[in-house]
Amino acid sequence: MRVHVIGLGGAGGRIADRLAADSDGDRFLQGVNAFDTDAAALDALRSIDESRRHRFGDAAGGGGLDGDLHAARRLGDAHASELGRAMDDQQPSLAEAFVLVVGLGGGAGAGAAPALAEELTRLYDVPVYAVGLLPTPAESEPREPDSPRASATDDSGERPPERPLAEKNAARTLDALSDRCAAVFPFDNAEWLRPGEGIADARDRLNAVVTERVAALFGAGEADDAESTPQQVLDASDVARAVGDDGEIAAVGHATQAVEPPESGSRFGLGLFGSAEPAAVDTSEAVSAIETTIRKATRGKNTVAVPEGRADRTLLVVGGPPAWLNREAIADGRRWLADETGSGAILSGDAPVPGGEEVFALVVRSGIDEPPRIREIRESIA
Ligand SMILES: Nc1nc2c(ncn2[C@@H]2O[C@H](COP(=O)(O)OP(=O)(O)OP(=O)(O)O)[C@@H](O)[C@H]2O)c(=O)[nH]1
Repeated sequence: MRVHVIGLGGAGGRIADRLAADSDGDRFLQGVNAFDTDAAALDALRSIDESRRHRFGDAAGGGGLDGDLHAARRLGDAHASELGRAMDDQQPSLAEAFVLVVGLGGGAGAGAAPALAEELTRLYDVPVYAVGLLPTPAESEPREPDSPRASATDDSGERPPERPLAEKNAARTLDALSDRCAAVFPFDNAEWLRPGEGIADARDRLNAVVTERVAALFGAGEADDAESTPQQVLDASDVARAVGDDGEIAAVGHATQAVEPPESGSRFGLGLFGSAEPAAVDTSEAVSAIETTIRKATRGKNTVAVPEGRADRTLLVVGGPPAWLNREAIADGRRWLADETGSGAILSGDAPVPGGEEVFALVVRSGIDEPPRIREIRESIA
């Protein structure tokens, strides 16, 4: 599907920038913008064209809002239509969905996201999805002045902001986005940190995970040539059916397994160099690669924990070199997934990647029980 991605605030901007940097991005990015009150954060982006970065809210004086969600909401409300207009040169009316990426614990991004979601919903008839980065529990803890986290610096040499209100901001922003977006995809930063690490130390790694999953989900049905046209095309309406339109939370699992590229010839010697015929692949190897990646995507670490693995609706995408996409193995995987999740509805598609060197599986679950970290965050304002 073709999506317009909008990164809001520092974290959102960095992730949108990473998506724009990915050469594969052109396939599914109808548009990409970064919006922030903080001029320095926008300047630090590398891949989003300067004309697509927009600083809003002069009242913030060109800086961040230090987690002041109240002020940020006011700015968001005042500037939502300005932000909508800043997207116009990328033909947003052609997008099949909008994806807002935002750190839920901050000020600028979290404040603007609900107003922008509302504005886009008013203007266009396609879903607005939110990818929301959850604050870590450590962010909201008071810090000792000489603690290592308090003295750590980020890439710009600045101390990461203390965010005593991070959980409360996140709770309020989650509620606001659930009311205004078709679905919310939380990313639980804490789950992906190594012991002793803070977000500032790990953000490149975290952002690579978010970017890979966003690209795998929204890029799945898009092919740039006939050879990569999926047999079972996943389109925007399949994603919409899988994640619903009530602002529910969805979790994204993803796994890859390296495989022999067909160009180098299969073990049966059928993958002749330069031949237009797809290379043959050992069936049992293909079946095993597909089964393993589906299991890992389901039972491995998801963007947010899925209690008991259960979901009302599940979406499965299996991708890789066409010769590796064994139909029967995908059908078996689908049946296994129905059992594993108890989902009444399993939607699936494939994503051929000619010349690719890995098989991947993407599993999106929606209609899940409340993940423990989301409950903790919601309870911070209860
Ligand atoms: N995954 C990830 N999370 C981040 C990153 N940077 C910050 N976060 C998280 O996102 C939250 C918001 O941080 P920012 O995006 O910097 O905040 P902002 O929207 O610019 O808001 P203000 O700085 O308060 O104006 C933080 O509390 C962290 O939980 C990042 O690069 N990657």
